[in-house]
Amino acid sequence: MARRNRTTNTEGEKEAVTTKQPPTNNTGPKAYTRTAAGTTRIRTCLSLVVLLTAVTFGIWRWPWLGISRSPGGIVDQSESLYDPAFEVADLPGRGKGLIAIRDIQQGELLIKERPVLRIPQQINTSPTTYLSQILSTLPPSDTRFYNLSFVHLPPHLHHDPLQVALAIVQTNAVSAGPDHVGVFPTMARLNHACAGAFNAVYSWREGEGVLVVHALKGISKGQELLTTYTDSKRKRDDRRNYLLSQYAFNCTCAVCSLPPSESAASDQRLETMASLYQQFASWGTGAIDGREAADIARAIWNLGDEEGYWSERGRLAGDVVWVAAAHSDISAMREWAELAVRWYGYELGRDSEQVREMEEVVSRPEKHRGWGTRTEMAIGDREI
Ligand SMILES: C[S@@+](CC[C@H](N)C(=O)[O-])C[C@H]1O[C@@H](n2cnc3c(N)ncnc32)[C@H](O)[C@@H]1O
Repeated sequence: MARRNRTTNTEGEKEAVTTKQPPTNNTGPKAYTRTAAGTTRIRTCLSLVVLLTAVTFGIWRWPWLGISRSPGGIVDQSESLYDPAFEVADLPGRGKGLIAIRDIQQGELLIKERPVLRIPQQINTSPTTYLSQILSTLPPSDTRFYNLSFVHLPPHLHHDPLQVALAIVQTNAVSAGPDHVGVFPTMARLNHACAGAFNAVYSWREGEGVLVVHALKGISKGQELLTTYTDSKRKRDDRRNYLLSQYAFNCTCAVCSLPPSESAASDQRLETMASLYQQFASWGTGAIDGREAADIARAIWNLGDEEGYWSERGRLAGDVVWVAAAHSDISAMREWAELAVRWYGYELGRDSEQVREMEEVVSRPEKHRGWGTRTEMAIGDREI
């Protein structure tokens, strides 16, 4: 979930900032925020046609705007966390990580926490000055931030608390809304795996000011909870080079460890998925019609089954709902909206805004904002 960017503050100082990059359908971007997780990709495209506002939270910068600090990281005890699902453990060769201490069901809420600090993407002072101000407000007894791991800091700077703090942010910060990144002390212990090998997805909920992590797949007791730090619909070598340069580790996840012929087949599937996503989005410019778009979505879905790559399915189904709505195909709308409810439920939570939105589509399809904006057309049965 990461991407390194050079950011320049108003004093002209340059700082390299790395932040994690969760799964996205886009080719470059990141930030699987609650809002980004919905229909961001296709809406960006559709905006040309149906005047939607494009919402792309994917670009990972750390521009600086001003000081903002959220209440310290609190793991919400009000939900499933009464029955803790994992523990933090020391894992050989990978620092700490989260290990399931019981079987976990697909879609279960694993973590709900506030940031220990939340940083605007843009500030008007130097990053270290900024961090020094914000960290001075942390109670001395709150060691959660300083306990986090960091990489890429030369040993001679390890005694410098501000350089350490900057490295901690770079190693652990994730998207916390369109204009912010945040450090979440429990979620930050999640290690990475690629494509079909990660089993947990995080998303930011702006309205609640919390980050939630859900189980994308069922996880057995003793297994490690793993998320993805990048868009892993890329070739193995590209993913591994990226992870090494940004996070200083060689990925040996189940997908990266496949024997050569299986690895080549996996690369092929992932690249095809990425390319199909682009073709799918071209419906927004009228390059393909609704039926073709739905066919492509089905092809993506089937490749995801073959690869075990299940992330982003709520968004994909939600995008097809949009296509079906534009072509006034109520039956397809309902079918895809039901699918979106299910997969948004796993990835973002049954109580997410996206699930509510899709439930609304199921009950009142003609109220959809995209309704009837294209030629009437049956886009085909869901067949998934
Ligand atoms: C956000 S931290 C994850 C938690 C970290 N392991 C810890 O001890 O706090 C990111 C760092 O964890 C390590 N890491 C994450 N995923 C890994 C993996 N699959 N294999 C080895 N190390 C990994 C790398 O050092 C990476 O820079």
